[in-house]
Amino acid sequence: QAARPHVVVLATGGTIAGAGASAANSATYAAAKVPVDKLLAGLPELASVARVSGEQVFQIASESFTNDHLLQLGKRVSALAKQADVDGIVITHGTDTLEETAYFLNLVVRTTKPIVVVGSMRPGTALSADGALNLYDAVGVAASKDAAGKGVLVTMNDEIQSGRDVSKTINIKTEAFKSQWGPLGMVVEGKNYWFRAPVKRHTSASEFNIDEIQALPAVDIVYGYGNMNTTGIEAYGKAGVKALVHAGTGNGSVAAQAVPALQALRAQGVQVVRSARVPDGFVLRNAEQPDDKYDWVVAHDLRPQKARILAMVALTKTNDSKELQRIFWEY
Ligand SMILES: NC(=O)CC[C@H](N)C(=O)O
Repeated sequence: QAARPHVVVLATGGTIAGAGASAANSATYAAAKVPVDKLLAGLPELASVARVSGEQVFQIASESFTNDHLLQLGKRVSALAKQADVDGIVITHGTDTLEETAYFLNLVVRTTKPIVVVGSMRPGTALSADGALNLYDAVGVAASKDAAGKGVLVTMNDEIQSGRDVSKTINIKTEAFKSQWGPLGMVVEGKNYWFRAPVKRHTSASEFNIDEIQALPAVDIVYGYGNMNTTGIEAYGKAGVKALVHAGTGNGSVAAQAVPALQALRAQGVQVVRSARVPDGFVLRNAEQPDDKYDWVVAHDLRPQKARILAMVALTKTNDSKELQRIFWEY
């Protein structure tokens, strides 16, 4: 008994804590209803994997996550990771912004202990609910020595994904979380099968530390599309944004009429991060737009919502565009 690893489950809400009116309700239900004690009590199989304790951190749908939620959660994860009696940490989370929280924790929590973020696509009340197995897998991975040092992980649909790379790619099916670089491994019947490891800097090798971050700067996103106007860019500039992520078309291309508005923002000291609305691939520096000339930063392979997270974290340390670009290559 005493030899079992201790895994702390931090519950934040989402569909994995959702409840519907009938078992046929796979998509129509209320998220963030079931408390963590009930979630854990419903999975007696966890006892054979780990000694599990639960904490209700929030009970919200993840689209309502704010920077304050990220900071509070990150600080709690960091404090738990420092405890000698904690071997791994699981965060249950709504799937809509799960990838943002997982990437944030990957950047700022200085630990090699496994941290696993998990959600579900169907509430526990539904036929073929996926939350129980996803949570069982998450606790199993968090309890495993071989999951240490691999950065923040996401277990969904039998796969172990890198929290940096993974994104929600469909809003109905259970195989919702994918990365263009592929999963790190799979978890089957409580055993992990690894196939690759992340090469970008994370967690214990990060230059960022949640214990030293008290606030995150305002970073927002504008979307590129045909007939784009500059209203959003100008409004964010007036609102005092510190960086603006441009979710461009194609290889992060920017409409001719939007370029001067972004240049004006940069001239005011606002950082411009050029990303792409295309789900996969990566933005090349000085292709499509002369980034060196405009002093813009490219988001590498990060989707706009992940580029926003990295820009916020990076801006807590530097407002130098060359340093920001180095950070975007390295993380
Ligand atoms: N599948 C889900 O978790 C989505 C539920 C909700 N919108 C959330 O992200 O919390």
